[in-house]
Amino acid sequence: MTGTELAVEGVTLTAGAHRLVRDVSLTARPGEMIGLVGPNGSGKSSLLRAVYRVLRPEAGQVRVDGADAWSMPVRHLARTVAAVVQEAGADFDLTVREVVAMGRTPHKRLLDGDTAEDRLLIESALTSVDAAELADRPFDRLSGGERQRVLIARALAQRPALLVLDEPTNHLDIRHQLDVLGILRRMPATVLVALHDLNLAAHYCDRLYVLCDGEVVAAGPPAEVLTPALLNDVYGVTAEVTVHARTGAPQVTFLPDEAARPALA
Ligand SMILES: Nc1ncnc2c1ncn2[C@@H]1O[C@H](COP(=O)(O)OP(=O)(O)OP(=O)(O)O)[C@@H](O)[C@H]1O
Repeated sequence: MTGTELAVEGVTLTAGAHRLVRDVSLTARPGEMIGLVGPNGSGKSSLLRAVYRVLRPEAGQVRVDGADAWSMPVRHLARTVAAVVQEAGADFDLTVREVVAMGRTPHKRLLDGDTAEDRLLIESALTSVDAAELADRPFDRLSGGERQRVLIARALAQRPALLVLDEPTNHLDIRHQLDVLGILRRMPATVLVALHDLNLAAHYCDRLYVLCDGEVVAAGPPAEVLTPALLNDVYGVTAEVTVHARTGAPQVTFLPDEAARPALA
């Protein structure tokens, strides 16, 4: 499987009288890694929730390989799309291995046990996020970063064609951030990921969509999108953008506000 095509078409999302996202369109071709960036409250999580079918669009459509994600059978969607989200609670009374095994559920019938292939996928997912040694530990006693890695392993074990992640590097130390983004990059799946770290987004994503106040204000390859002018408009910060000598990716350096800079001697 090389991933599925995702098309978000003119999606508007509301919660009561509050408009979360307005007329957003986004595409991801099979195998692409798409980054969703933007300030706090700009609508990233809301948009992801519409894609993994938690928040029904007020207008517009979410299409997965051409089919309306909101009309397809739940089981079909669960086999196709995996999500790693912020609100995943820690109240599982399960071991780490059992949590990761939940990723296999959409591929089985009720009461089916784990097959040899399931076990292989579970162990390999645990190993890939450096969590093999945690396998027998209770999930609810893990640290924030360990828990995050296990939830990513659960999504990997699911073998989705489309993987949707909300800030997957939250709580992770830099080694594990790079490992996880590297795994996502190499996965034979389409990946839609909300990230706050613009330099990581620039290094790992094929294209970025920038959300601001619930609307897409820029989209394209990182080098086209991450300009000082855009960063100033959207985040209200002063930044320099250079091309990294080794990776060729844009590299953003944020400058402290004038008042906060140490006085020059
Ligand atoms: N159920 C809700 N009812 C009312 N407002 C909501 C609801 N859910 C989200 N919002 C508001 O909608 C806006 C978008 O929220 P969302 O969580 O999608 O932003 P985000 O870009 O993911 O933010 P962050 O970077 O802080 O995670 C915010 O202003 C938020 O307060």
